[in-house]
Amino acid sequence: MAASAPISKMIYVGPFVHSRSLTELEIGENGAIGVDENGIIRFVERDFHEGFEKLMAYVEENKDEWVHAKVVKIEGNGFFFPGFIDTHVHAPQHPNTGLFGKTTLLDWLKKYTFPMESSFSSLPRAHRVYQNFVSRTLSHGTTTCSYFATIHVPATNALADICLKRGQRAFVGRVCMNSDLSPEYYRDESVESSVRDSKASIDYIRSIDPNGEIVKPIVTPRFSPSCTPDCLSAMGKLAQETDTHIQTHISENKGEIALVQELFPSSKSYADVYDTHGLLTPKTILAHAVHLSPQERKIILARKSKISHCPASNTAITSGCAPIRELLNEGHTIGLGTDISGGFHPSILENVRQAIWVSRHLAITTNDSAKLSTEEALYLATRGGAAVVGLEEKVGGFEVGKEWDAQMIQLGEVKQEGNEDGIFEEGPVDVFGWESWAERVEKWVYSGDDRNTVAVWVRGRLVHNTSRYTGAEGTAAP
Ligand SMILES: O=c1[nH]c(=O)c2nc[nH]c2[nH]1
Ligand SMILES: [Zn+2]
Repeated sequence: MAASAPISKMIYVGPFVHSRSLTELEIGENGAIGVDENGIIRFVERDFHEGFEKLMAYVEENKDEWVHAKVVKIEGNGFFFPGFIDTHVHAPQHPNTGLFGKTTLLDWLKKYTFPMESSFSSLPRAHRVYQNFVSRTLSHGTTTCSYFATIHVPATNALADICLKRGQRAFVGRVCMNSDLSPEYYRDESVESSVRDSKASIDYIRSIDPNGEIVKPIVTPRFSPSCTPDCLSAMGKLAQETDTHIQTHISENKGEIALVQELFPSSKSYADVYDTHGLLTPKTILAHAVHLSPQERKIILARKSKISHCPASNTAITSGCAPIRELLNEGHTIGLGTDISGGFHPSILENVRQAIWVSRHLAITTNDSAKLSTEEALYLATRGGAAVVGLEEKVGGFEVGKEWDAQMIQLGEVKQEGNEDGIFEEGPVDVFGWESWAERVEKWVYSGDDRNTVAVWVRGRLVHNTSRYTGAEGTAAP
């Protein structure tokens, strides 16, 4: 489905949930959020205990220009939630999702990843996979992605085209890799061709969305071992000259860290490799950050670079448990990444769960303070992610002036009382309906999936919906 343009003022009526802070969710049980024709939130009302009719009367009385707004009302047991932000994902690895066997990073790259990515020299193949993947991530409520593509310029540009057309906010990066870590059939020929091709993709993406409202380019040196030192420096320079974001991997796996030491013997650390090549900036997204030393954490913090936590991937390819509590305590800016296909699931909700599990495994071997709460993991999935990609003023929560990047979540309902034995005799019976709102959110986190995500908006445009979405019901006043 192509994204439909915002056509009129909209009022989203019903409960909404978003992060107030790292540790606290705000639950507006009787909400009403007004979104203008440009997809900007213009009012947030929290407390219409007296119900929909009173809300409409209020709109008529106080918000003249909203009288003819269309109204989307949550029916039954549901809520609006900010769109998820996937701060690290490899779209061309989608066909490999679930394939990792017992590999770890370096053999996983050789066995599964390079062969798959190299096939994106075929543009029709890229189109097919990328269309499918953008649909898939949207259906899981992901409104912003930071995508690694491949080394191929036409396929990378196609991914940007698809995101723009479908209305998914995206950073799209042509992958740069010129070292002989990569097979000859899948690497850049030279530093010059790395720069030329990366620049071609940056220019193309800027030509299709000059203000970067939906899609933006991102400089993407794959990771230190994939690039020669002069190539890393050239990427740092390119990012500076073109004022773009940068994304790469850091300190994911112990074998990888040993390889970096071998390849860059004069560098003090993995983080130092990036720092000395101009790649640690406030616009840099570093994926994984599992095994950083205290000194590396200090440099990353000093450079204001950001961290993408990829918990499912770190477990699947047995990289380790990133110490997120410690990184948060130190003041790092952190979001979540699915890291398809190191990670096995395109859903950020699944990675919310995985982030919580990983933190509990750490707690088992360290202490209880390592545990992340549901509130904290949801913060990383929304406001944290927004800060990682530099969009914290625009998305991640529901405030006046922010853009309407949101998902409508529908839970099941208890439709009727059971008989005296507690047996429900007819009609749909589900696990939701009797709990407090905080409990409903907890249960969604642990048992929800894309079937609960019935509609998704980006900048006020409806970009995904299922048959459970009843759509705009009508105007606020006839
Ligand atoms: O999880 C990962 N996925 C990748 O594709 C990759 N490339 C380098 N390092 C990587 N880590
Ligand atoms: Zn990755």
